[in-house]
Amino acid sequence: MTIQWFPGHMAKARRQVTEKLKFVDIIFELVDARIPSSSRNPMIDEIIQHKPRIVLLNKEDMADPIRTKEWIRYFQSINIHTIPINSKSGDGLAKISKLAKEILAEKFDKMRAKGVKPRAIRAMVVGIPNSGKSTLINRLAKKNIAKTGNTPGVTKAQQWIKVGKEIELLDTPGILWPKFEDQEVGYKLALTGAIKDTILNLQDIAVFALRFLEKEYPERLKEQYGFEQIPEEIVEIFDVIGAKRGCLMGGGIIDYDKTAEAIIRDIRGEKLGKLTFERPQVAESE
Ligand SMILES: Nc1nc2c(ncn2[C@@H]2O[C@H](COP(=O)(O)OP(=O)(O)OP(=O)(O)O)[C@@H](O)[C@H]2O)c(=O)[nH]1
Repeated sequence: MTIQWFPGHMAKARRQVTEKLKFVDIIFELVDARIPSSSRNPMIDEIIQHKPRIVLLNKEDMADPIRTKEWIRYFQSINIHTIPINSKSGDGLAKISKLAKEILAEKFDKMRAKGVKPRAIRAMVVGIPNSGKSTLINRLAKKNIAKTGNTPGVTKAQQWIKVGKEIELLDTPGILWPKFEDQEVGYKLALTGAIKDTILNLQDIAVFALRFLEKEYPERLKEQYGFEQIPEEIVEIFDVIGAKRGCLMGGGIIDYDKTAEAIIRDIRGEKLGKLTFERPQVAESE
């Protein structure tokens, strides 16, 4: 499902997250490890206020490990806790409870000191569409989806999922809108599947992708499409790839739309390896 983010929808999404905020101790902010800046909601700090949070760099299995390390260092430098995870395989997920406990130790100690009955840490997942929220929640819940039902003292029914003994997770994630900063952000969101590519021109997305690969991963581009030298003209790059992939119209003419689609499919299908589309410097200068 692709959500059209009109101002009314944004306001509603924000309201839904804000309403649930008061029920939780900590936020798990899910971002795509391939675009850790572009996949963050632009108003997230304002929305979650001072609620503790952990940024989860999801789909780390598809991201460039060197860049992931850079991103972790970057988030550390701005005092944001970060864990790279793969929600599909479960890699890294065990670290989440451990870190959440550490972050909330003081709050829970104080509660205990006041004689409040010990309880599990309450958390919720937030993230933009397709960031992997459902996959993460299902994975954390494993098979023992023991919904705890209504929480006493909470007027509105909230469904909680038990994650081990120590965490209770809201069963529905908070969906927030992605950035709409500029076209480049749009291309990155399209390449990672966060927005439908029909919103943007396929050839534009592919041109952006090729220019990016040429700059950041030229060897992989050469290897995947058999270039000895990457041609200077974008149309020549398209011609070679189109011919190689059989993206032709009648009379042997290269079909550029099909070629663009093939390029995008290759990137999404990891044919060009693990890719990260942005570096922390970009985020820092924002
Ligand atoms: N490779 C990989 N794929 C993942 C990972 N997490 C999620 N996915 C895939 O990403 C896609 C989106 O995952 P969902 O869990 O549906 O994302 P969501 O955030 O709930 O999406 P919306 O319902 O649109 O808000 C699915 O195809 C998942 O299989 C991961 O860590 N690694």
